[in-house]
Amino acid sequence: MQLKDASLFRSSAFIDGGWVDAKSNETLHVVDPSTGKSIGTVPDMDVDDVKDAVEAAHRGYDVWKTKTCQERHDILLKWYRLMIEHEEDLAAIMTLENGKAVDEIRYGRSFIQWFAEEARRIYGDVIPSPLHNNRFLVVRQPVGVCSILTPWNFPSAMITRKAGPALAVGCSVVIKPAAETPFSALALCELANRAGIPKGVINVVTTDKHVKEVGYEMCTNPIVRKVSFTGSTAVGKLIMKQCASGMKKVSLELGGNAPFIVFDDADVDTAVQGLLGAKLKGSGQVCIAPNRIYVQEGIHDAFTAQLAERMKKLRIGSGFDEKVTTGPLISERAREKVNKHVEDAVARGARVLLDGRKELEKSEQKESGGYFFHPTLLTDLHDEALISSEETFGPLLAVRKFTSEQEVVELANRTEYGLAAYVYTRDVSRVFHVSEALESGMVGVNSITLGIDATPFGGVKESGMGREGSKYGVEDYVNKKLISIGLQPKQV
Ligand SMILES: NC(=O)c1ccc[n+]([C@@H]2O[C@H](COP(=O)([O-])OP(=O)(O)OC[C@H]3O[C@@H](n4cnc5c(N)ncnc54)[C@H](O)[C@@H]3O)[C@@H](O)[C@H]2O)c1
Ligand SMILES: O=CCCC(=O)O
Repeated sequence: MQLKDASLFRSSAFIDGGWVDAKSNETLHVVDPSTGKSIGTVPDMDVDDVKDAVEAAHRGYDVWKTKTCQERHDILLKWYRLMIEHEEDLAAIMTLENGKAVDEIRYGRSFIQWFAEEARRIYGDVIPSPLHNNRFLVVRQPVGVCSILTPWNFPSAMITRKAGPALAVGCSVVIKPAAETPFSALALCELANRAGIPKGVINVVTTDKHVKEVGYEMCTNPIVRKVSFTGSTAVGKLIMKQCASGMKKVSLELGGNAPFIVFDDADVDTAVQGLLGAKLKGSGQVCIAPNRIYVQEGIHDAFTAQLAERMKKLRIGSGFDEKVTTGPLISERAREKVNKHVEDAVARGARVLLDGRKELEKSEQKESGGYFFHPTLLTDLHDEALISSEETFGPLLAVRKFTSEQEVVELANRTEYGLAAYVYTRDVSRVFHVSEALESGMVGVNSITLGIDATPFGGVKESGMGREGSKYGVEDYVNKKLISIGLQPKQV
């Protein structure tokens, strides 16, 4: 890979404004998922390194919180502009470590632009006083040092969607990216540094072997006041438990098991297109990817036939190839999980309309060493199949026929998750009845556009808590402080 600006590819962690190695000198290898080969190393840090990062963030906070909102706005906007200027390099780094292409770079930086603007709108309140001799003000202040733990499926956007609001309101951050995708985080740091974000305000620690201890420190260090995590529900529950001892503020954006519901009156073309768009983004490794596809009996056969035809035209390969629609999965473990879901569904009676495993055998990806899984289409999904209860995180589409609105709402809600849901129908009353009845934080109606800078992203039930993006996105990074002012009685 040839970058225009080679200094964006950093192999050290970033603490207190400087590039550092692990105190132990340990490193971890990062792998290109489309070849399975190492692309470089970063420090494999431990608790001692994290303590340094948290202390640096504490010092950085003291500087950053005293900047005016205009100063924070200007610096964040400069960071955003640098992300535009270096789009190609940032995309190349991400494709190398994650397999996907430029879209996420644009998505990621949109949050920095959005929260740069929000920085100037952290309003308080003046409460109409019910008392003669008191006045009441509410001001919103930064919570302090924030720990940010992000996954590999969005190496850039999960950082900017958390660090954006944190920095906008005056917090400082310690970021721990996933061990699979640290280079994107480090490249963002290099640009943050160039934008003039003061030292200590953004810190990145990289780790793999010590993730449990590092995660524990990031949740329990007394200096840290807030923890934001995106990843699996299992780890999210652990984070919440660890944060409880220090009463930290917590935001959790966890797993999903999104239902995709297509009623008989839907526009089949639009629904098929929406399904493929939502399901194949990031090769299916997205928390809002449809996992259970419910199609009403009247259009079931036409829908699945059209879906199969469209899926045959998909192109699988490296994200560096512009014609590719579906890149590799992140790891062999991820591929095994998708395979397990196929085998389990088939054992429970699912019919295979398109067999990705056979396609892989015939393809050039077979010998690539990469973690490719060719899109697979199943019908007759059983309600007890693993796909019905666990998120697959891969390009596996499994359809189940349904009869009535009541039946499908009950099926859709039969999960502990509640992140996203999709409904395709042209009946206005049904739009409201169904979207109000679905137990999820977000519902797409004839649309798959859920997460953009302006909209609140987040779940209910075991999909987490808090909202990212939008005007609500700063709420988790501020405390509301009451200032009660006593007045002397009026002189007459
Ligand atoms: N909601 C999402 O966007 C999302 C992201 C990644 C994975 N997942 C789900 O999780 C499944 C497993 O993937 P995974 O193993 O990469 O998920 P994971 O939850 O283990 O990893 C996500 C992040 O959490 C970190 N992490 C892991 N253990 C930790 C700990 N004890 N303390 C602090 N941080 C810790 C990882 O380093 C990574 O950065 C996927 O198949 C998918 O279903 C969801
Ligand atoms: O997978 C988690 C985030 C998904 C998104 O922002 O669209």
